[in-house]
Amino acid sequence: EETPYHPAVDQALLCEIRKKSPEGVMSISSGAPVSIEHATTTLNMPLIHNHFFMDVMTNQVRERPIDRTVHPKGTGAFGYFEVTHDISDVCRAKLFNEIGKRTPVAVRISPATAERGASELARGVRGFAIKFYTEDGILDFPGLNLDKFFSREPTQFVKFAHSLRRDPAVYIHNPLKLLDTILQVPESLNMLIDMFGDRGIPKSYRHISHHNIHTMQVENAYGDTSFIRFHCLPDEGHQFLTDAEIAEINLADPDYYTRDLHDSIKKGDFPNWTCYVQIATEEDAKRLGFRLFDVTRKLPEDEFPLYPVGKMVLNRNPKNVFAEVEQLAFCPGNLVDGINGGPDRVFQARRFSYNDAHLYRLGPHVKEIPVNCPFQGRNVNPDSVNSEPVSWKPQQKGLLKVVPEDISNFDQARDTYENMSEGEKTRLHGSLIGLLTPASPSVRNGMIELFEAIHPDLGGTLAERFNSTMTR
Ligand code: HEM
Repeated sequence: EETPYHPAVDQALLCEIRKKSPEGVMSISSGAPVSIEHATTTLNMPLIHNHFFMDVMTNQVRERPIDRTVHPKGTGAFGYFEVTHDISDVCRAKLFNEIGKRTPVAVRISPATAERGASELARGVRGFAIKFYTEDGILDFPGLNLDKFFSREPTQFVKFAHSLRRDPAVYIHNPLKLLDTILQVPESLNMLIDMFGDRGIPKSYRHISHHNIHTMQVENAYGDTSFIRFHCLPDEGHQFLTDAEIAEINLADPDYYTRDLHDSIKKGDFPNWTCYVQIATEEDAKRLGFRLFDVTRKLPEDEFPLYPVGKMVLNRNPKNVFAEVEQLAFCPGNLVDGINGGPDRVFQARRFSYNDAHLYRLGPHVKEIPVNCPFQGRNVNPDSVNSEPVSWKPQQKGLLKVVPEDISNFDQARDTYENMSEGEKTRLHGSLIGLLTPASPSVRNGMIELFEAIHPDLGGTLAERFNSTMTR
């Protein structure tokens, strides 16, 4: 059955219909026709009286949407999440219950800092945001393709974001700023070692994972608390490009990943992911304390195995990128019954920051924008004249109190390095040499000391390359 056309929702179709209107009829943007004479006469009359002229000119000035402060260049697609394993004994959120249940999703994938017109192939971390349109309202998981974040302190996010942007004084990129930030936030290397390894340049957006990163506090129907980390791994496997390959593609196509995702969906080759949760108990939380919630660390899979929950399929391209992708607004604070949120500080900061960003970028009616609307939700704020309000008693407990600790992550970075193939180690050395080459000897030696602490082979290889006296 065809979905009924709704002009307010379906802006792309509306556009098509407008194009089919009788030739020669021009209109102002609110639809009313204007005569050719009125539309083209701008001479000998105050322009402010020419509604068509004012309409066209003011729209042109405002037609570019405000960029996201990070992740400004992105691509989107739509599909569904389907439950394959019921985890209602752990989490009562409806999207995870009932094998076979499908929840519609919107996905936006984006390089973290590439500007709108820049290449999306540059080495870096990718945002992978999922919006679930659940029966209980919107659930947003704005995650990453890597399984950890670079900092456990929210204000350092701003420092990182600035160090990856153009230097405001000369408006060119300054690679030394990133090194300066890494020296101040050495725990970031646990994530950055992935980024400078093969995962930094995926083969396509179909070959990357989604990691929600935060350990989320959840509840089952009886109010019992557990903790989950959510991941989706690509069924096509992780695949990568080399620096040499991207150099070649870049010249031809800086929108390579967007094109690939769009073309695969268009020809019916739908990208798909298998989704998992790692599950921890309240006892695990007591035993591990902050370690369970530290976003700069992944949860070890031998201790917390990946438990399958569902699959995600993207099977529809946007019909209108502005309406459906640019206006998408993800907020980690958009949660549903059964998922209480992440007890860590980064989560708490994000809960505030994204809403703030949406108010600035999209305005106060952000939730009424069709793509952000909880269209599956049943909450209608009933008016008391025509209906009896149904009371709902949330059973939700407060979030666990978690105190951040200063833990070194180099044990995980060391494991990552040791588990790399010889080929990947060589490629990692190459990209780190590229990173350190423009640095002063003191900054370079500071960095080499950190790499030495991660693994003597890694520090030693870099020291030899730069004839550093800091290491062997
Ligand atoms: C304190 C830490 C962080 C702050 C303050 C922060 C802030 C922001 C802001 C303001 C935006 C733009 C939102 C918009 O305009 O719609 C954004 C985008 C994004 N952030 Fe963060 N972020 C932080 C950490 C993270 C982490 C840990 C992740 C992954 C788990 C993440 C993933 C994303 C993604 C995927 C987007 C793009 C969403 C989209 O496609 O619309 N961020 N972030």
